[in-house]
Amino acid sequence: MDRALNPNPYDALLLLSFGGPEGPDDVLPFLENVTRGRGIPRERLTEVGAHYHLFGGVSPINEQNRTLLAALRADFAERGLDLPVYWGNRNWAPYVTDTLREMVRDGRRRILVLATSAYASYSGCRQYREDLAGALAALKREGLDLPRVDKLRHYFNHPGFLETMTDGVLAALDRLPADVRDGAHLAFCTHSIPDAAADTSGPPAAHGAGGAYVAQHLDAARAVVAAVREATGADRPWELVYQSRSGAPHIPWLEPDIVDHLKDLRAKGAPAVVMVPIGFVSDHMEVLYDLDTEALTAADELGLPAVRSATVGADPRFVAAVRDLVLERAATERDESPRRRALGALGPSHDLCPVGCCPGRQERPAAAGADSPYA
Ligand SMILES: CC1=C(CCC(=O)O)c2cc3nc(cc4[nH]c(cc5[nH]c(cc1n2)c(C)c5CCC(=O)O)c(CCC(=O)O)c4C)C(CCC(=O)O)=C3C
Ligand SMILES: [Fe+2]
Repeated sequence: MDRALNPNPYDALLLLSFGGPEGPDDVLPFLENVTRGRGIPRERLTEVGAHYHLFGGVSPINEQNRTLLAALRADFAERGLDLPVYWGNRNWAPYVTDTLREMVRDGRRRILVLATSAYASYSGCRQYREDLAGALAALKREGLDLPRVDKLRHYFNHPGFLETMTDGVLAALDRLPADVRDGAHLAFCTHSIPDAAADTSGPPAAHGAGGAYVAQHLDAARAVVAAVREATGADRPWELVYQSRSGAPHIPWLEPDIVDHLKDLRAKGAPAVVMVPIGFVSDHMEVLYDLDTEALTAADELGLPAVRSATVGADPRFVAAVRDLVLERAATERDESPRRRALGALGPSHDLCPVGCCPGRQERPAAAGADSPYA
């Protein structure tokens, strides 16, 4: 086998995602899964349920993951990378425990995990590691022989992720009227999280206020801004803004909110804006509702020309980035020193989350990190 396409010691890749409802009857049970024990006010649940019902009770996230799964399998097959790919979710079928059971029954012993979040945070990293630990605990109770599970490093700064985002921004700029294009602002959008969760995101004390979550988003945004400047010759103002806030109003979450930012841009006389969903990897409900419905409507009412650029989805360059990350990690596990590709100033992220990385409100077992109770 071509040495460059050697997946050893891994024998499977697991695509691990959020999951979403696939019909009106799924919406409430899905939201109950998401919010169990998380102190989300009831009104917020009704409000978010309505977002899903606006789209027939179907979140696009599962279909997008099926597409990504198919694209990864096709890419691996075409390149001669012999690594089966599976898919499991936190909040909806196929649940990660069921997928992991199937993997063990198929004889998989060394599993590498790709989570559909590119950044450090409790929700985007440790919570997925807790999902894996929960699944392993369940399989152990069933008497199964546990596989070893590792998680890929954060990929927000992988060139295949950032170059795809950049091309999306350039395409979005082309959709703006020519007379406002050069002056268009860039609003990099990501999920708001509680300030306290941001401050403690990533390795303990490795970053200042905002933690790794904000630092990584700023690094990614700066890389895209630089590439867009390079391509268009125009220096344009930009900002990192937040969306999809939930939780009690008295608890501080990352700001400014995208809609407030749009009002601010209008007041400042900005000619146009491109909303860049840098925090997300596919056009799921947080993008379709919070940006394409709520924020674009707000921009329209303000008379501010606005477009939303693409997420990476199953773009071939993102799929190739995943392949690169898999081969990189496999080589690292074989004690080789592979090239670790990254743009921006932060450099490639750690392979193994250290103890205390992205803590949750309660301490729970988490797999695939230095504090994993599993091998
Ligand atoms: C950082 C982050 C990401 C990005 C990283 C990643 O992608 O993982 C993300 C993604 C997503 N969030 C999603 C949906 C929801 N998130 C909620 C609630 C929350 N998200 C949070 C954070 C994040 N969330 C937080 C701190 C909460 C508060 C409750 C808690 O502390 O857990 C709620 C409850 C209702 C509400 O309050 O909005 C829903 C329904 C969907 C699925 C969309 C679809 O169905 O297409 C996706 C991809
Ligand atoms: Fe969320």
